[in-house]
Parts: sequence; structure tokens; C-alpha cells
Amino acid sequence: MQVHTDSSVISILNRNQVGGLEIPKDDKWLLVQPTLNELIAISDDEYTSVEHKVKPNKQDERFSVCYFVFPAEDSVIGSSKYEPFTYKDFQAQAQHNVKTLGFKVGLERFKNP
Ligand SMILES: O=C(O)CCC(=O)C(=O)O
Ligand SMILES: [Fe+2]
Repeated sequence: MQVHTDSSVISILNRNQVGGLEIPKDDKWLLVQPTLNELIAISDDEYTSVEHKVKPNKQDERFSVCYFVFPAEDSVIGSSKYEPFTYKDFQAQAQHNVKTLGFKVGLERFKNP
């Protein structure tokens, strides 16, 4: 799986003990050791959506179950740091970014000046 950030508000990941999930650290990809439950979340910059990828493993079977929490499409997301936007706006922006730039710009686009 290629480098990406999740578009969900919260991602809860449960996987077996075969590793593969990697996050960037000091210009290298760091293997995240499997634990029982993992939580990746975004919330008004308190927690940011971290880039990650999954390294293919041809030897050992690997499975993972992700539970993504999304806001309702028309719900307005407001905060002191961002201009109000709907999740539909965010999705449209993400799709446009991927098509034109090859990656998601993410919340940066909605940040207050
Ligand atoms: O399988 C994993 O460890 C992560 C999967 C993932 O990043 C995703 O589905 O967005
Ligand atoms: Fe992901």
C-alpha cells in the first residue's frame, strides 16, 4: 500500500502479528511493531493524521481490519484554526488534489490565514 494519510477523523486498526505498517521518522520509514490495538486520530491539530504505508510481505500472511470514523457529509466542521467546511468539501478537495497533484493537501487548505 502506497504512502497516504487517512481521510477519516479516527482510524482504529487491528491487525495480526505480521508487521508491515510503516511511518516516517528522521527521513526513514520506521516499522510500527504490532500491538493489540492502534489508534490514529486527527482533532484540531492535537493529533495529526500521520503518513503511513504498508510494506508488502510475500512470506507471511498478513491481515488487518480498519474501522474508519467519518463525519456526516454535510456536517460543518468548525474550529478556531480552520474556516468552517463540510466533510463533503474536504473529500472533494482531497480527490481534486490527488488527481492534479498526486497527493492530498488535507486540512492545510482550510486553515485560517
Ligand atoms: O493494514 C494496515 O496496517 C493499514 C491499512 C491502511 O492504512 C488503510 O487501510 O488506510
Ligand atoms: Fe491508512
